[in-house]
Amino acid sequence: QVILLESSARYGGWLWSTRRSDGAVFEHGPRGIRPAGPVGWNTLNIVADLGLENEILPVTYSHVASKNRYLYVNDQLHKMPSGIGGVVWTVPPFSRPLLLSIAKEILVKKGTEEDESVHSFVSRRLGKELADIAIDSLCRGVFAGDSRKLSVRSCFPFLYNAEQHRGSLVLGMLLGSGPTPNVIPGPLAQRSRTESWAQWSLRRGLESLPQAITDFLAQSGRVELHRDATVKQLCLSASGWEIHLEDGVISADHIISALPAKALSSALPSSFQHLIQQLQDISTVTVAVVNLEYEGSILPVMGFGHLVPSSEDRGLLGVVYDSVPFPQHNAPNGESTRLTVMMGGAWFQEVFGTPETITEECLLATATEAVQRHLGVTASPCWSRVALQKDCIPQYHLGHWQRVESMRSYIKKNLLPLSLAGSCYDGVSVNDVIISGRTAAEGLLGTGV
Ligand SMILES: Cc1cc2nc3c(=O)[nH]c(=O)nc-3n(C[C@H](O)[C@H](O)[C@H](O)COP(=O)(O)OP(=O)(O)OC[C@H]3O[C@@H](n4cnc5c(N)ncnc54)[C@H](O)[C@@H]3O)c2cc1C
Ligand SMILES: C=Cc1c2[nH]c(c1C)Cc1[nH]c(c(CCC(=O)O)c1C)Cc1[nH]c(c(C)c1CCC(=O)O)Cc1[nH]c(c(C)c1C=C)C2
Repeated sequence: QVILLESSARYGGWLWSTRRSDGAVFEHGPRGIRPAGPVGWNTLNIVADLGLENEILPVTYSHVASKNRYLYVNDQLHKMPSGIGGVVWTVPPFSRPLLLSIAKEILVKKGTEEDESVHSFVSRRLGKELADIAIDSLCRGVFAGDSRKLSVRSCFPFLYNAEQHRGSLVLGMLLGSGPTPNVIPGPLAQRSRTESWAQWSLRRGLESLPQAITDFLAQSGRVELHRDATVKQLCLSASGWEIHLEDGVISADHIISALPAKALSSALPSSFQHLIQQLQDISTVTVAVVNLEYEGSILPVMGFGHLVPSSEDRGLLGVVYDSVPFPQHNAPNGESTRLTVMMGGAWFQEVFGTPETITEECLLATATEAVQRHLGVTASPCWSRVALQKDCIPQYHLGHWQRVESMRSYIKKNLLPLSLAGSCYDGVSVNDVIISGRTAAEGLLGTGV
């Protein structure tokens, strides 16, 4: 018997889509999922099992949204280098061809530290300019985080493993560098490969995925689903756990916790001090997500969007040009442009103060001013929505791998009937959190593919 407990009134967590009555879709959390690799295939296998194939909106590698990503540096948009030309020639804002950094990388000695910040790792292997501009921006565009604090070993394990196993990122990319989960691509995942998908969404927004999962589970009758059911306190008993909710107690042999680490830490018995402390040490950042809609086609460039390095503007992380990869989410009547401005992250407090005191008006004004300055859009948006996503992305700071290893070995040593899943441990993407749940369930059942 499986019981699912969710504290809020809806399932899906950060997968959160607004469907306007005229058919337009706006994402307040993730907007694109990568199909590639075993973790990507695993999600597509689930999508197919749920019968959502016809809802898929694929974006291929040849699409303009896959080819063009921009950086906003020195008050200008610069297309990120791509293709052979982008590697061989000097492409601003960089002062020398990437090929030089790549060629030298093969000769750089292997690092000796057990972990290193993403910024320090890339500075050492590829040079400071790439770390300051490209990697600083990348960490903002995935973790909303600071590359000088984030761990390369936990945030980009393939880079860390490439250096460890092959002595070089270039060789690691050419030769492969480490084990991957064993997942067999089903027909939909195979189609994504044949058709070269770079990312995908769903016609009614990504929230349709958790909605389809919960509908399927409810119909199967094999899982009890509870909304508005906050886990308040966990007590270990002779036969397993007693889970205390606001209005009752549930018994369980085993808990797979996909709660944010801090929520789990405050529910655990105080005798598990080691575990509580490690969970509390996993910090999170807040991101202000501002969806904007403009009448007509107003973008000066076409692409996925642009990122802003922290040296240019600490609080403004980037802008996604949603209507370019997913025009199907536009309202069917009349041409419009949908953008999402993301702000704050690791710099939220410094730039905006506490999330409790900042107003939606201030965030909306900051977002529309950025669109005006970066993209030259002088028109006002015809529709907007501000979502303050508190503590939405965990930060895998230096030593994160040790923290996770130590928690799992504490659980094992003390024979605790507990598994850790979700974005706080082994990866923050939608694919990562889905596979983390699967791994936990398979560990419990003693199965595994
Ligand atoms: C703005 C933004 C953009 C993103 N973009 C992308 C993207 O483009 N692609 C991508 O792959 N990923 C993206 N991500 C990352 C990805 O969406 C998340 O990391 C992932 O959805 C987290 O899933 P989760 O289930 O681990 O956590 P959550 O979604 O946080 O789910 C945890 C659930 O636990 C519930 N809960 C909390 N406390 C309790 C309690 N005490 N009792 C019971 N329930 C509780 C919460 O209500 C919530 O529903 C983005 C994230 C954000 C915030
Ligand atoms: C500007 C802030 C953010 C943007 N997206 C996110 C933030 C914080 C969150 C996010 N984006 C991606 C992931 C999943 C990573 C994965 O492993 O699949 C998450 C959690 C996808 C992503 N977005 C960008 C990159 C380079 C990636 C990695 C995968 C891929 O290459 O597609 C770049 C990017 N993100 C944002 C913008 C404006 C942008 C670049 C133009 C928004």
